Amino acid sequence: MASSGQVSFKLEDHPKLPKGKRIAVVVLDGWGEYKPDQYNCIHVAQTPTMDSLKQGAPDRWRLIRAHGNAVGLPTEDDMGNSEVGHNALGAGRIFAQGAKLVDLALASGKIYDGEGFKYISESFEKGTLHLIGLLSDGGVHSRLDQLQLLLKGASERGAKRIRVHVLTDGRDVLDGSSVGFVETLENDLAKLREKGVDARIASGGGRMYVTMDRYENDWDVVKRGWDAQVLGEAPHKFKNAVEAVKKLRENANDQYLPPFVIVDDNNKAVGPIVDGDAVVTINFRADRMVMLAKALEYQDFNKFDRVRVPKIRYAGMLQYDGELKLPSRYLVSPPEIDRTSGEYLVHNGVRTFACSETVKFGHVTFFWNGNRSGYFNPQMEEYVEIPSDVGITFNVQPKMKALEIGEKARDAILSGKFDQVRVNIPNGDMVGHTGDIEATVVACKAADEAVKMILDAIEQVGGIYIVTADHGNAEDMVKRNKSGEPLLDKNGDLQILTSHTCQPVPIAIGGPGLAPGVRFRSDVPNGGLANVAATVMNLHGFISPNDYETTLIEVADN
Ligand SMILES: O=C(O)[C@H](O)COP(=O)(O)O
Ligand SMILES: [Mn+2]
Ligand SMILES: [Mn+2]
Repeated sequence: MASSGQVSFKLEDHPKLPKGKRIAVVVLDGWGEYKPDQYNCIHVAQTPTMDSLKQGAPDRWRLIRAHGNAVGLPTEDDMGNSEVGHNALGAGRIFAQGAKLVDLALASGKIYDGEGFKYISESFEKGTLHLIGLLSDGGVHSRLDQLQLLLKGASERGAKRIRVHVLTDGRDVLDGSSVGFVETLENDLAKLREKGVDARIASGGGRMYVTMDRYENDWDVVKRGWDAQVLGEAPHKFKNAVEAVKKLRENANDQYLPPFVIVDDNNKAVGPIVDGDAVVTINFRADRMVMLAKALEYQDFNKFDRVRVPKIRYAGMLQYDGELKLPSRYLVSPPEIDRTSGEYLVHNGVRTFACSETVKFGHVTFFWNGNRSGYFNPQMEEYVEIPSDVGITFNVQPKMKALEIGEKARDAILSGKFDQVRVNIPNGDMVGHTGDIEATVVACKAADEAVKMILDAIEQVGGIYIVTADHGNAEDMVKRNKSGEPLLDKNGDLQILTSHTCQPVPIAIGGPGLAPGVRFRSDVPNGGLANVAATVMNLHGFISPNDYETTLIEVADN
């Protein structure tokens, strides 16, 4: 593809498939395939549209891999997630993802030789090193073992005063597990103190209520974090972080703990961020760190009153946005996800419409385009964001904006202005993360109704649809033992699984515009999300670039 440094975006014509079909690309977020029992909300819900697509197996419905190595994660035990899933769907290739790149940089020690670490380490002599991020072993946004290694590495390289600002999880890991993670961290910090490093937890809060908002849905979330982390102010003050989490859990779950600061005997916060300090946001995943990165890095910033803007040296674990180059300093280079299918298609005349509601909007745009914000060509693309509800947990509104997304997609398909109409339907995932089984059943039904609306529009215009998902979630809502039996906690209650899963996801193709003879190949049994881009390119009448993962479809002679 690349010739003398120049990339040619011209795609070759598909020998058998026509151009000019209107194509709906539907991504159901958090919609995996699993055995049909009472904890499989997709099975329990009425999902006639998705059920009917399944009847097309094996030629027009199959399963594809959406976790572990298939999406560039370190191990086969790593569940899929939206970032890596949409990256693979959009880029058509498997890139070693942030989790893996940070592992490698820590293992080789290269993380400490890079520009980013050198930059922050200039503050070690006089200032404090602050580490802010998600505290769990979920491996979706961050990992505890990486934080542990960084603490050790930074202290061995001169950091004398360290403050950790923890965000409790309960979303990528079991609710309640944050107590154990904070205890582990406290042990590590105690060991550092024995070695003469003044290392402490300084503040905390639940990830969904403090700091980790995304796509600018609710800046108050980031402000609550700023107040605790930077200003040292929070409604709850504790001497000890384990005690804080235990106490605050009496009224909230891990995801939603209110912000707290750790104070000394004089009731003074032990770790506000001040001039001369260094700050690292330890999450490798972008979407829920970009807002804080803006608050920390931008001089002109008007999303909330920062009150005090300390002069700091700030680095992200990774660079979170390749287009905005944000943050400008980072410890590990992000995957170079270039030449995504969106970029190719735009160069080849495919007019594209993408839509979701706020909480997933960046998934079908930013992640789809290789962690790049903005349009490739505004004349050829339109991205529509439907505002998400703010300040609620989605089990109270499980239908979310599914029907509005369906309507927008329908209108875009009928308008004739677009060749590709791409959506993310969030319900299975966002409601699945609340752990509320009943609400998740309602969510799955709503998602199915949105799919129907889109498929009906495709039917009307003689188009093609491709329906898939980015990873599992709603199809399994309980933690299980190795033989698949639900696990109970020490009180005899079911252990609810709020996280994603390692299950495969469905993919279906169809519609009146699908050429006769198009069917899923049987010789790509291990196909995964990265095989979808080439498939979509074929349906638009093109052959994918040579280095893309192979297409899932073939055209049988009739
Ligand atoms: O950020 C989140 O909400 C979860 O950690 C992962 O969910 P997602 O990968 O589906 O966004
Ligand atoms: Mn997702
Ligand atoms: Mn999710």
